[in-house]
Amino acid sequence: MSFLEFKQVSVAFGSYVAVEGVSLRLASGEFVSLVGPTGCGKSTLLNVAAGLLAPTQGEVLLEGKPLRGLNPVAGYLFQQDAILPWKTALDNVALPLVFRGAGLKEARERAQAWLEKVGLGRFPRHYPHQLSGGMRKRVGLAQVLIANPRLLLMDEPFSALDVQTRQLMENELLRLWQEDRKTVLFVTHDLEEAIALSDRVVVMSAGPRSRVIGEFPIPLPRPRDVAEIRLTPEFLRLHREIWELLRGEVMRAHAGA
Ligand SMILES: Nc1ncnc2c1ncn2[C@@H]1O[C@H](COP(=O)(O)OP(=O)(O)OP(=O)(O)O)[C@@H](O)[C@H]1O
Repeated sequence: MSFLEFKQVSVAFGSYVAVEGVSLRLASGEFVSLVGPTGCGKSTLLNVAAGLLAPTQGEVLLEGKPLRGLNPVAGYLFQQDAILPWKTALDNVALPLVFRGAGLKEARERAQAWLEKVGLGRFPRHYPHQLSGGMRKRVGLAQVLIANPRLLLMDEPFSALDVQTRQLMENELLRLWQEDRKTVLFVTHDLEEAIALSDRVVVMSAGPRSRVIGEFPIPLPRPRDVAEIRLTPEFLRLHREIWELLRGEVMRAHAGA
């Protein structure tokens, strides 16, 4: 049984059909990336998986059972920071535990441990505006992971970062993921990022009526260093193969824009 399954999912906004008949299965512990041209419905599918948006047709199954309402096992990391500017790094990370009724002292102790895990152990009392973009991303990651979600939904989480910081964060994510292998659905525009991180890359067609047009297993060895793996012949071969399919869709999206 799949951990998460999209079964013939279609989503329409009024008369605009964004995605149509998308079927996709994620095994438990699998890291899957969704790539596709702008506007093809990647975020829409993440919202459906999170239970924030109900499909117009089809359904999402979580461990074989239809998902109704919010997905109880999902953690969501967006492109924009979701951390609160008026709370310290420590209290931002502690927040999900406090919401669940943990005592402040225990929540802060566990938040401090998570700050250390993401390399921010020395910055508990810093406010978001006193942190760099990469550091804020780490706070956001710790805030999502502290709740121990079994499914991680990530929507271009690193796209606002500079290239070096981005690669550091990608490696950081892989390191944390290797610890307990949560199931990950990762949305990105960037095919290189998708290949470097994933077990499988799923390609969507240009919208409207976007669908899955290709699935590529990524048999690159782990643990990976995202900067180094990009230089290997196997990576370049996969990139060429997937880009051949994606390129046409990107062109179609531009032509339609
Ligand atoms: N709430 C909404 N109401 C109307 N149209 C919407 C809504 N949300 C998304 N859309 C449309 O559905 C399509 C898919 O949007 P979505 O954000 O899922 O695409 P995406 O692949 O994530 O895009 P990008 O890569 O640019 O972030 C787009 O044409 C978008 O304009």
